[in-house]
Amino acid sequence: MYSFIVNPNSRSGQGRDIWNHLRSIMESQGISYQYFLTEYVGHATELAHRLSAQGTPDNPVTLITVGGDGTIYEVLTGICDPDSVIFGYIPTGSGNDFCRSMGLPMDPEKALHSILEKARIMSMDIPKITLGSHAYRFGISAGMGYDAAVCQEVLITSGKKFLNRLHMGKLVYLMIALKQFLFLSPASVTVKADSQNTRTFPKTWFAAVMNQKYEGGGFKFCPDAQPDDGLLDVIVIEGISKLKMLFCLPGALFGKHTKLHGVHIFQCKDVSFTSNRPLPVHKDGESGGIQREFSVTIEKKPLKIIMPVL
Ligand SMILES: Nc1ncnc2c1ncn2[C@@H]1O[C@H](COP(=O)(O)OP(=O)(O)OP(=O)(O)O)[C@@H](O)[C@H]1O
Repeated sequence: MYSFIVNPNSRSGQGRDIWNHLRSIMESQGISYQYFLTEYVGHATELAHRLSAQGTPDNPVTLITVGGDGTIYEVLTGICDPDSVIFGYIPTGSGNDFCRSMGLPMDPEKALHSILEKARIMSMDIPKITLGSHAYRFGISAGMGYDAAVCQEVLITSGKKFLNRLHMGKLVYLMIALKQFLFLSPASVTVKADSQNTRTFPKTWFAAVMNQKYEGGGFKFCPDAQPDDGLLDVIVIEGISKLKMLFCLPGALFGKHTKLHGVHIFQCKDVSFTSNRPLPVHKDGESGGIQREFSVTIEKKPLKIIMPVL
C-alpha cells in the first residue's frame, strides 16, 4: 500500500489538479493507496510522523511526497525512523531542485510510473539543521544571507501565484533576486567545520550547506555534492564586489563559478555558522527566520529513496 502526502497548494494551487490526474491513473490501474492532503504549514510534518510510526525496519511504510521542495523538507522532518520508511517523490512544485539534483523525473506522471515500477532504491544522507532549540531535516540545502533573503521574500510575495498560473514562476525569483541584490550588504560569518577548523569570512554575501548539487531553482552551487557520500558540501561566497557577484551567479547556473576568487567550497561532516549580525536563514527554501547562527550535521541513518531505472 502506498501512502501519499500531497500539498495541494504547491505550484500556487496546481498541485491539486496534478494530484487528481495522478489519482485517476492509479484508480484505472487498481493500485492500492491512501492519501492525505496538507491543510496548513507544518501539516506534512505531522502526517509524516504519524504514517512513519506505522512502519518498522522489516515492514517499512512506502511514503510518497507530492509537492515542492518545501514539502520534502516538512516530510523528512516528520519521519520517526528513516529505517521504517521507503521514500518516493512526485514533483508538483516550482523550484524542483531535488529532482534536478537526484535525477528524478520532473514530469509528475513519469515520476508516478517510476515509483510504481520501484526499479531501484538508493540511500540518501539526511542533513539536520539546528536553529536555536529546534532541529529540522532537509533534503537539498540550508543557507544564510543572500539566497535565504530571496527565498523568504518569494514565500510572501503575491506575484508568485499570478505568474505561476502563467507558467512564469521563475520570473518572480529573478525579480526578487535582483531587488535583494540591490539592497544586499555583506556580513562577517565564522564557519566551523568538523568541530575544529574555524575560519572567519569578513565580507560574506551568502553561505550554504548542500546535500545536492542544485539550489535556488537551478543554481549548481556545489557541482561535486553527492547525496550519498556521508558529507556536506559547503559554499561561501565572500570578499568580492557586487559587480563580481553579478558575474559569478550566472556562471553558477552551469557550475562554472567554483574557481572564481571569493568562492570557497569544501566538504565536511558537520558545520556551524555564526554571523556578526542577524541574517535570513532558509532550509530547502522555507524560512528559518532571521538568525545569527545555525549548525548542520548528518543523521546516522540514511533514507531509502525510490529511483528510476538507470
Ligand atoms: N494547504 C496548504 N495551504 C497553504 N500552505 C500550505 C498548505 N500545505 C502546505 N503548505 C505550505 O506550502 C509550502 C511548501 O510548498 P512547496 O515547496 O511544496 O511548493 P512550492 O512552493 O510551489 O514549490 P517550490 O518550493 O519547489 O518552489 C510549505 O510552507 C507548506 O507548509
